[in-house]
Amino acid sequence: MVHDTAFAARLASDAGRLLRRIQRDAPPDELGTRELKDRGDRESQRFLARELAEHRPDDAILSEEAEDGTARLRAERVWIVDPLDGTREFSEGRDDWAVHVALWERGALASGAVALPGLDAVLTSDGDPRLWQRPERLRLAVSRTRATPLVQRLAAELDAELVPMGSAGFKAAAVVRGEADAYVHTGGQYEWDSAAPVAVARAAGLFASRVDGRPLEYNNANPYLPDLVVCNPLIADELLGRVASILEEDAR
Ligand SMILES: Nc1ncnc2c1ncn2[C@@H]1O[C@H](COP(=O)(O)O)[C@@H](OP(=O)(O)O)[C@H]1O
Ligand SMILES: [Mg+2]
Repeated sequence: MVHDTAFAARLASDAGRLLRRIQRDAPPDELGTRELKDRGDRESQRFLARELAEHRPDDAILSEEAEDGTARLRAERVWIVDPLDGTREFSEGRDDWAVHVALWERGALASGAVALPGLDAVLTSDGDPRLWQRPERLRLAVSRTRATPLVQRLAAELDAELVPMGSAGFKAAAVVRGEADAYVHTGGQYEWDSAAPVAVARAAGLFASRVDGRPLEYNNANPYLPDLVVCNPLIADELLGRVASILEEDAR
């Protein structure tokens, strides 16, 4: 049987290729529409569900685009997938979107792949961690459509540059690729938005946690996982300290 990470990479890559074709073939008047978003979500989901059923029939699945059940709560292996992360950007004909395929096994993320079809790249949790350097001026990857006040304040306090882009996977990948030093998100998200990105980021030697420093936990009954930090390990303490003081001030 193909190794789980190689399998995750193949699925993310093939789903990405399928989505690129859909994006390229979309007539101009469909750009930005619900129809194009739905077609991308649906076709990628259909492909991933079929492949997982064929090649990993005993495993459970948690997907943004499928009905959720309770079977995964008793399962030892759960594939956590986001068939199209950055649906808005995909529909606008942009490159900042991703396909996420992660495997959660007995309490922890075991494998992950993030396809970046717009860059013709797939990042995986295989490989050795990198040696990270301390950056000079911090660059924070943030949502291009919904950066929260907390993140804006954090950037101001750290004199950091905000680098806006779509998709959680694309932003975490920007940190892995050295285009940003941190991805800080608050305000809402689900397990499928971060599972594969976090698996890939950790394998590269990056730090990842909730914004208050608690561990990121996956395969919960409620998959809502509203915030996270993925960053250069050398700035994690400083970043979490700043976030903590902002949260404390807000609570007063
Ligand atoms: N406040 C919120 N509540 C729920 N999901 C959110 C959210 N903010 C961001 N997300 C999800 O996180 C992903 C990245 O968002 P953004 O590009 O704004 O950073 C998107 O996934 P999808 O495109 O899969 O829906 C988006 O839906
Ligand atoms: Mg998503």
